[in-house]
Amino acid sequence: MSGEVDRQRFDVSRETFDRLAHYVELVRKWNPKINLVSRRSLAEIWDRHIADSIQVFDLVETVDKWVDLGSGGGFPGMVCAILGREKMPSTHFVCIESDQRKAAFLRTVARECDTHCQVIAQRIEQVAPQEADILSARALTDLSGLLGFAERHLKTGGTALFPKGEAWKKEVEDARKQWKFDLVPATSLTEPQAVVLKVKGIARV
Ligand SMILES: C[S@@+](CC[C@H](N)C(=O)[O-])C[C@H]1O[C@@H](n2cnc3c(N)ncnc32)[C@H](O)[C@@H]1O
Repeated sequence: MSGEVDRQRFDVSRETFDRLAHYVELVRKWNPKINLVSRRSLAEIWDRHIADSIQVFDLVETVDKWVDLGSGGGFPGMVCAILGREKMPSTHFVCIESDQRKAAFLRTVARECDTHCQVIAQRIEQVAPQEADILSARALTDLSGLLGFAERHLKTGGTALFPKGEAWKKEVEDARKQWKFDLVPATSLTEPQAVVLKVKGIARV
């Protein structure tokens, strides 16, 4: 499977690329049963999901703890944990996913790809506060909802990274009614209208 994809495009070592390729194989194997990604996007998994997640990883310097919320099939959290195995070997990754079958999938990936990633199969609202340095979440809920999760799980001084589609400005406007925060939008490398929102200093208005 990995032979179809040009490793140079992703700027990762052979070892990391092989881990990513094994992960992609596992997504393909489990997807018909537990619907990790849409059938259409599965055909473009390297562009739509892997590259989209790598760009989140590339916004971060080494940290102690990275927590991904509503990880689903592992985007971006598990991809970042796979990259982190080599580039941030001391970082502890956590994926929180309440769907038990998806969590079982994520645990399989974590083990077979030899990551430092813990999978918590509970609802985000019920998990003990995580004190994360980095919090990530893609396609989970709107920005106001995400900031509520950040209030619980992000440590003081930490950074949240939220990939968002083209309606992101409206989400920011809505969120400002309830929350104060510092925001840096990074233009998405995979989708020109999309961004990765880099959010710090989150507090209630
Ligand atoms: C639309 S999927 C997105 C998955 C992945 N982040 C992605 O971008 O491909 C949202 C995921 O969040 C999980 N989820 C939704 N609400 C949750 C909650 N309160 N606690 C834990 N997981 C949740 C769902 O089970 C689902 O797998």
